[in-house]
This record gives sequence, structure tokens and C-alpha cells, in this order.
Amino acid sequence: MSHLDHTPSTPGKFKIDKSPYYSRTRWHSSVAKLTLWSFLFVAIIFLFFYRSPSSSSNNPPSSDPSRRYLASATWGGAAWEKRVRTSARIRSRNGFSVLVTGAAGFVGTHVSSALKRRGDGVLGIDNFNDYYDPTLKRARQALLERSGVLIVEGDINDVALLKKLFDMVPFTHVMHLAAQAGVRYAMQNPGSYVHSNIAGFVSLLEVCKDANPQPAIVWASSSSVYGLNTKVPFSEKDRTDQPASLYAATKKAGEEIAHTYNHIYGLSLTGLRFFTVYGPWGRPDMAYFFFTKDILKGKSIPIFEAANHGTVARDFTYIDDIVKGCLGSLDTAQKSTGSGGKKKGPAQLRVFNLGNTSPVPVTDLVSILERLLKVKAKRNVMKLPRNGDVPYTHANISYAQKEFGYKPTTDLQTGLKKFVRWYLSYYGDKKAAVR
Ligand SMILES: O=C(O)[C@H]1O[C@H](OP(=O)(O)OP(=O)(O)OC[C@H]2O[C@@H](n3ccc(=O)[nH]c3=O)[C@H](O)[C@@H]2O)[C@H](O)[C@@H](O)[C@@H]1O
Repeated sequence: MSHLDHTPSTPGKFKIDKSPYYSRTRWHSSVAKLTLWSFLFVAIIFLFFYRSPSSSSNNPPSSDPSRRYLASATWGGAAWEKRVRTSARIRSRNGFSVLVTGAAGFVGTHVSSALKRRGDGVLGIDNFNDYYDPTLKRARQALLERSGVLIVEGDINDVALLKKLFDMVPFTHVMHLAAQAGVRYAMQNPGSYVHSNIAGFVSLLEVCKDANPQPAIVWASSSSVYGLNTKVPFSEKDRTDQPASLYAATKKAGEEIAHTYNHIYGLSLTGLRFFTVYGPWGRPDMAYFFFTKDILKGKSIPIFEAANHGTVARDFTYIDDIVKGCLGSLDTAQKSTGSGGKKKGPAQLRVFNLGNTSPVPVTDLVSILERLLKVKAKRNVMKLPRNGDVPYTHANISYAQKEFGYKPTTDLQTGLKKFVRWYLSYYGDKKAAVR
């Protein structure tokens, strides 16, 4: 029998032996105590350092190694459920209850905030991956929290989490903006596009089709689906079967997947083809954002040009116009017709261009930034690399205009002025802005 076998589990209740054998056994007793405490100490250290962080939460760790999470998501518990319900509570007559995926993203933050302002219930979900600086996502989260929007930290592939959210809240709408964005990054990390834009979208649709009531879904497609299409301006009726990047291909796949879930389950689905969205709280991986940073830093910026010194241009669209398009789509989305996984009748299926209708050459974008920043850019003009970029985008927006009065009002000069003002104030001053 070892000394440890004699040791009570509560050391404070150790009963002192007053027998004549006490002094002889005292040394053994001290060794037993020392052994016990050493064991406990080692056990605590072991638990602290070696236990998987996700094993303490309800959700399994992501099986996809392509994701780079900064923290494992945790959810559950009475306090958490109360916060979820409070955030999703409708506060206006005929308001919606909207689940916004990718709520800590650029468009997600602006849309969530606009919905909350008009009295809709809003709950966000975001996986806070580190595709770009997650501190910016955290700052957006803090901003939303101040206006009463909770962002649940989790991945849209986590079906158990999505189901739990739908069990708690009868969402009327889903604004699905979570995605792996960026055209060029698809060559570096193709798996992340499949994970978020295809697998994640399917996970979300699976949960939506089983929900009762089924929500109406509005989701972010992309102007990049027009790919090698040369007919301009791009109309929703034009061909989209020639994607130039894997990113575009996953968005195009999303449009086909939307068709399937609409057809089989009666889900109401609206895809929005965004045209190069920019503005305050934007994405640091986009050209206008890192051009600003690098111009201030005095670093040269790569400006792409098409074959034979041809112009590369984009139909840059200001975030406030995009938000109006998102809200217009939600407001005109008809109800899904199915329930509990069964279709009851045909449901709405739409795709809209949300652009600005006036393409601007990238060289002009740089000139505007130079004027606003009062710094001359070091331009490094180079041939458009074969990395998925297309030379030109231009939206025909007449369908969105007809359906919900979509009418962009911000030109690039005005929008960039607002962006630069935000950029300089967010990063402190010019010096801090270039860090
Ligand atoms: O409209 C869209 O669907 C897409 O818009 C942007 O994609 P993109 O238009 O390529 O935006 P940027 O990466 O900011 O590029 C803007 C322009 O700058 C050019 N560029 C980009 C990077 C660079 O180093 N140099 C350069 O001249 C690009 O060729 C492009 O013409 C977003 O990054 C996508 O997520 C979105 O889906």
C-alpha cells in the first residue's frame, strides 16, 4: 500500500495522529504530503498546457487545415443564449430578424449596423480568420457591439452551431456575406475558397432548408463571375461560364447551388454581384486600401495595365450604395415556401448586379489618392499578371433599379475622400497609418 492511499482527498482535514507511533510515522507522512502536492502541481500544469482549447467548448475543432483561426470558437450557456436572443430581437413594427454571416467583415459590418439602426433584430456570425489583419475585424466587432449587435464567433461550416442559432431564433432572413474574398489569393490558398464559398454555403443552406420557418436568403456573389465576358456593360443575362479565377468559379458555383436549393426545397434566394466595393472600414487586401498605405509609406505601387498598354478599370462601388442594395434586396425578398425540409411551392430566385455604372481606370484611382493624401505615388506600371484579374468591369444595374429602386449616388472621388478621412483617423495620423 502506498502512502498516497492513506492521504485524504482534502488535505485541510488531515487528522493528526497522537499515538506513540506519531513521531516515527511523521517523516513518512511528510513524504506522502510532498508526493501528493507534487502530483497535483504536475497535473494542473499538464491540464493547463496540453488540453486542447476546443475540447472545452461544444463544437469540434475545424477539420480543415486551410483555415487559420486565431481563437477557437466558444458558444453555449444561459448568458450566451440571452445575448443571442437580445441581439436578434426585432424592435420595429414589421421588422426582420436577420442572421448576418461574415458580420465582422467590411460589408457585413455596414449592413448589420444599418439593419440595427432601422429596428431589425440582427445577429452576426464570423470566424475571425486571419486572411487580413484580424484586429480590424475586432474593431468592427466592438463598433457593432456598441450598437447592440452581437457577433457569435464561429464558422458557417459548424452545422451544430447554426442549428443551435436557428433553434433559438426564428430568423426571417439570412444576409450571407461570409466568404473567402480576393481574386489573386485563390492561387495561394485554393482550399480556403472551397471551404468557405462552397462547403460553407452548402452547410448554411442545409440548416436554412430544415428551419421552420425557412428564412429568405440574400447572399454575396461577385462581379467576377462575368470572367472573360467582353460584352459591356455586364447584364445579369450575360454569360457567366468563363470564370478567370478560382474565386470567381466558387461564386459562380454558389449561384448554381442557390438554384438547386431553390428548386428542391423552396428556399427564397437572392444573389448580389458586388462590383469592387470600397469605403471606410474596408478590406486591407484591396488595391485602394494598400495603395493608400504604400503611397504614405513612400513605397512603390504595382499598377496593372492590359495588353498593348490597355487600360485596366473597375466599376468601383461605394459601401453606402451597396448597403442600400442589400437592404432593398432584403425588403423585396419573398418568403421561402418550404418548411422542415419540404418544398410547398415555387420560390423566388434572383440575381442582381450592384455596381456604380461608371468604370474608372486604376491609374485615375491612384491620381485621386495622390491628391487626397497630398503625396506623389511611386508608380510601377506592369503587365496584368495571369492571376485571375480581368481588365474591365462595368455593371448594368437596370434590374436592381426596377425591382427596388437601386441608384448609386457616390462617385469615386467623393467615396475615396471619405475612405481617406477614415483611414487617417483610424490609424491615428500619417505616421501611424504607414506602420
Ligand atoms: O467586384 C468584385 O467582384 C471583386 O472586387 C474586388 O476584386 P478587384 O476588383 O480585383 O479589386 P482589387 O483587388 O482592389 O483590384 C482593383 C483594381 O486594381 C488593380 N490592381 C490590383 C492590385 C495591384 O497590385 N495592382 C493593381 O493595379 C486590379 O487589377 C483591379 O483592376 C474584391 O477583392 C473581390 O473580393 C470582389 O469579389
